[in-house]
Amino acid sequence: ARQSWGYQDHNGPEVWHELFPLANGDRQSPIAIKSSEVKYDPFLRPLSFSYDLTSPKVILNCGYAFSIECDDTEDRSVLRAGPLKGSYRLRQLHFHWGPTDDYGSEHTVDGLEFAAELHVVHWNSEKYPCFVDAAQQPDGLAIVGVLVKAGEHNSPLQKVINVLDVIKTKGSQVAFTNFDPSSLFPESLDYWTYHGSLTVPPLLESVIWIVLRQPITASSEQLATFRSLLCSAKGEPACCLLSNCRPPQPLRNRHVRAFFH
Ligand SMILES: COc1ccc(C[C@H]2SC(=S)NC2=O)c(OC)c1
Ligand SMILES: [Zn+2]
Repeated sequence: ARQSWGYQDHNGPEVWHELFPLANGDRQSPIAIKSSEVKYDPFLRPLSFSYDLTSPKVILNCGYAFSIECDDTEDRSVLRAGPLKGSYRLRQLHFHWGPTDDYGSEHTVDGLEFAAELHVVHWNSEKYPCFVDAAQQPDGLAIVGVLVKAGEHNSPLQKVINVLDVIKTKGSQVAFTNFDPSSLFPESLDYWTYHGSLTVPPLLESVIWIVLRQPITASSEQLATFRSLLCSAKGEPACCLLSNCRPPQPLRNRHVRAFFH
């Protein structure tokens, strides 16, 4: 089948609107966060999450990223409070990165680009019966975004990196469990929040974004391992997944709120 979308010139973010008109929507993600324009909101609550180690089940190479898919058939791993009403069930986590350590995050902060960005995807299991339904609703998804800076080695991340050589090609997957996604969170849970979208097609405008202010680190070697994944399937000419980050999108009529002063 014709390659639908990707991150190269012929199928990348600049042309996604041809297949996915929502790309030009008015609540697209990521955005460039400008700390001078965010508004402290005293009604925002601290984030509350409780993740069960056994929720993660498999890690897979989906061709445009790798993701850790979780068992979301019951409310075992949930995110609550923060800007959210009700409880959001953990579905999957994945990363976005760039061709060098100089950029690769999707959200930027005061013009600063980071080397990568972790997305922890949850869906509103109180209001909607399943993930796919929730993904169609304006309050259906909640994604925690964690900025990744090139620096110190990240040992919880190493557990993920160690299996990437087994899922090198698009479509491959391997069992991956006994993992706590919050082991990848920074010490501070200060966050910004705004209403946005998935940053990959279908770019659905169903995400309450929660971007943590404090970045985590990963070593250059760890970041390089992300780029060694292939976006080609087994038996196809090898092509490395060097970058899978979408640039910031227009803020339009949106405000970013801060949980912190
Ligand atoms: C149909 O609803 C969804 C929801 C979430 C994802 C995961 C996305 S969300 C993001 S940011 N990066 C990803 O890979 C989907 O993937 C196509 C599709
Ligand atoms: Zn993402």
